[in-house]
Amino acid sequence: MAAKGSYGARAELLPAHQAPAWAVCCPARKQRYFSRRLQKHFAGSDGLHATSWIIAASAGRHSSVRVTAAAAAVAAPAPPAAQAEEAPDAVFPLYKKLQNGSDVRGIAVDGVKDEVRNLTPTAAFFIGAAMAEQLAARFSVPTTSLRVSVGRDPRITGPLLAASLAAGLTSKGVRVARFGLATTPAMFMSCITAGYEYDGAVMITASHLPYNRNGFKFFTCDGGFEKDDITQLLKLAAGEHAAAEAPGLDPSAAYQDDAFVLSCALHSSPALIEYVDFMPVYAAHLRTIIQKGISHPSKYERPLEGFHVIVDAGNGSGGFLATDVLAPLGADVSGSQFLDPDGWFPNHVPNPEDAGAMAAGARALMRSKADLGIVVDTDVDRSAVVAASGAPINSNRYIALMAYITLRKYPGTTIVTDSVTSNGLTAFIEAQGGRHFRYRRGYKNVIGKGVELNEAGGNCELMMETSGHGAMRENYYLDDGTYSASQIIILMVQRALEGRGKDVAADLLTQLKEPAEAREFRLKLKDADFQAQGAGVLQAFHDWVVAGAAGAHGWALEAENWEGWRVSVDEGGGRKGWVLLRASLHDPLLVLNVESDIPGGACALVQKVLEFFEEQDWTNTDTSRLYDGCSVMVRY
Ligand SMILES: O=P(O)(O)OC[C@H]1O[C@H](O)[C@H](O)[C@@H](O)[C@@H]1O
Repeated sequence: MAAKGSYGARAELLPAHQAPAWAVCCPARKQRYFSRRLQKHFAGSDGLHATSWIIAASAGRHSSVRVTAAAAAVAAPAPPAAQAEEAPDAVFPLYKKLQNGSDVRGIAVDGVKDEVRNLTPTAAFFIGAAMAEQLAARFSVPTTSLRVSVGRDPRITGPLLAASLAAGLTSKGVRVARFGLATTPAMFMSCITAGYEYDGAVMITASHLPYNRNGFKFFTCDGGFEKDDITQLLKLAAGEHAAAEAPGLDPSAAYQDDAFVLSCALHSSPALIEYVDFMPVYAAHLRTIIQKGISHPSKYERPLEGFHVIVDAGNGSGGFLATDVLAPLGADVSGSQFLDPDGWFPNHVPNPEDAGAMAAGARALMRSKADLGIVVDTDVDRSAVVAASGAPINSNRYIALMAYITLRKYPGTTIVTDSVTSNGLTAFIEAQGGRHFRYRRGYKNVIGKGVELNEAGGNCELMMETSGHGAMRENYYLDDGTYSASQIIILMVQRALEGRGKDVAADLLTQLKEPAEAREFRLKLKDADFQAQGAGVLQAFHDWVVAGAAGAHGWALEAENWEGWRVSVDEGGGRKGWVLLRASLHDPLLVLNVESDIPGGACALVQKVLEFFEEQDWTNTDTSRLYDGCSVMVRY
């Protein structure tokens, strides 16, 4: 069977009678290397289970290797017996390192200096096997009754990791639907869309991170996996790995050895894998949302006729938004850019938080004189927009626009955001009759708080982070960049129908007071126990502020602090602003955000914070960025 994955991802499953024992298509040197590896590992087994294996491992851009191994169908040998009890400890640290909060993340290909591959096909295989066990336990069903969907962004390591993960799942008898190129929100939707309803879904992505990284996001119909689920999953994966280990083989060597995963794949069943074109189903779902939202009196089917909307997909998975959602609704999408998936991300960082990405989107919009621009991240769980004027609308501005839309639909509702949102945003939300709950950084935290408020009988319809992750209660609490962008499109058309022109932000955002300056500094913590070090610095910062911030006037801890310490500053004469010092969610860093209402004020605030560091003599905290970022200190 040859099957085509969605959006051009092509893979082949060859039935045994059509295939040689294995076939290799790659440069001669690599061919010999893999043939030795394959022979070594296939030799000695009493036969080869019908299996297909596609490897798109790459040693570099121009020497990518594609291997297809299709073997004769005979009974699969039984999985190797479990090893000694203590075996998982040998590999668990390798798996544990892959945890990144509620995701799995790692370096998936060598080639970048000092970045050694740690998310290997072997790890993907056992994570797949572990996911099968975890879902089976969660739903109290045998693994053989499970169905799991697997999608990926265009990263160069995506096909290999998808094949490995699918092999791990099928080794437990799970039926796997491979979607090829997909988006993170689409993967969740595949768990709840009628006719699909997968028990679990995995998105292979590392969001906006560089080409050498990759990772997994996991979903069930209940939403994304939580941090504890990932910890448990990785423990299970280490256990599966240890149980499959050949006696005498160094487990950590096997972790890095792609041939080892090939031998493990002998226990998988490719017949359980099918290729499913789900993205068109998801695109149709988005079209319906826009059609219903606009409810155009005369052009229900094609409500975007007469509108020009450009999409900048940054060569990630989001190109379908222009071609499969907006164009069929009648929009002119000419001038859209970087719609073609390219796992090297050659044009700009696909990240709506990034000024360069927003500037690229704004340039494309101005060039084509479009009415609206949409910028999405690689896996499309985040977005931002560009107004017809060319003004980038991300971060606080995007939250403000989404808050405006939400409060029109749900008057008085609460809007949960992350901790670095501006004071102007609070004033904007309150002026629209809403309540602003400024919580912690981290989209999971933000969405989780909204869910918690609602479960306690509260009223929270929108949860949104400055990073561009935004979720609405009405949309399964799912952070979906295309859903947020769809809400903006609906607003644009509605306003145009009301005779207010096509610039969605023209008069709305004038009510959002913006700071004169906003800066972020990331300060490295050098202690081995950086968490304890960070906690110590934060406690000292708290005490310093409470004790009067070394004579500073008008520095006061904010009433509600959910992470680190946010200090409001009002030194008189309009010298207002705020300072937030907090620990990074994932990295050994402290993050300092400052905002000032007057030009030059950010530097003055940073200088004051530097005084704190100098007084405390925190030599192991790298404050050099504070000096670099503020070379001319202004005292006011
Ligand atoms: O704490 P930081 O290092 O600033 O990172 C925080 C950010 O990490 C990731 O990118 C998450 O997706 C964001 O939701 C989160 O806000």
